[in-house]
Amino acid sequence: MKWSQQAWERINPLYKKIIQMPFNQELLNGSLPKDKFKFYMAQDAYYLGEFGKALSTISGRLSDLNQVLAYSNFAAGAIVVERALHESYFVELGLPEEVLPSPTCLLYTNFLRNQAAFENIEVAAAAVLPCFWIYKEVGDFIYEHQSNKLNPYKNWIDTYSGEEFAEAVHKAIEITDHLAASASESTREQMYQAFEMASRLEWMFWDSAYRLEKWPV
Ligand SMILES: Cc1ncc(C[n+]2csc(CCO)c2C)c(N)n1
Repeated sequence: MKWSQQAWERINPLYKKIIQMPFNQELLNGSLPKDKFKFYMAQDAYYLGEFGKALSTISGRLSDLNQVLAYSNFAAGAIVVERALHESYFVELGLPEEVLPSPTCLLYTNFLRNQAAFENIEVAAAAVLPCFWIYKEVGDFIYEHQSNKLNPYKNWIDTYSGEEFAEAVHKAIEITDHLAASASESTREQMYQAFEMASRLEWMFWDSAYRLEKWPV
């Protein structure tokens, strides 16, 4: 069995919880309060910048030039393409330029940058994979189950259920499987753990937006 199939099996219960989260259910039916979406968008702007840097780090650590190019394109995608989506919502929602990252956002982005810089490259690739894969699954789920055609979050939904995004996700899974195929058993286990930790942090990211998470001091 491919590493990715086994990895998804391990996080499937977590994924099931993610699609049931009030944030995603309310995004799906369009009833998500604007302040929660606004909080999410502002935090996601910070997340995307850091995620782009983590992908660039991974790109520079890979050996195969096709893989270097792929992660470099993912990094550009995170920063350029997704920012366009953010900018449209930023004007509409009136979001500030600079945002203090929430505790969860800082935890997640620091985890990713740490894995990208200091772990085995196979583990680093596994750590960034849930960001692609879970969004693809959540995007498809929401797209298939939506009923409200006038959903104010339509732009967001279309981004993650589109064909172009599906191709990027497919490529990220393929490269990670390729890296796993020549990794030792203990590295493969570490890859599962990084994949699972990042998935847990994805859950926490949505939860923190729904709770409008604050710093205690
Ligand atoms: C918390 C959080 N996690 C994942 C994504 C999705 N995402 C961000 S960048 C990227 C790759 C694009 O090249 C993807 C799929 C998000 N927006 N916010």
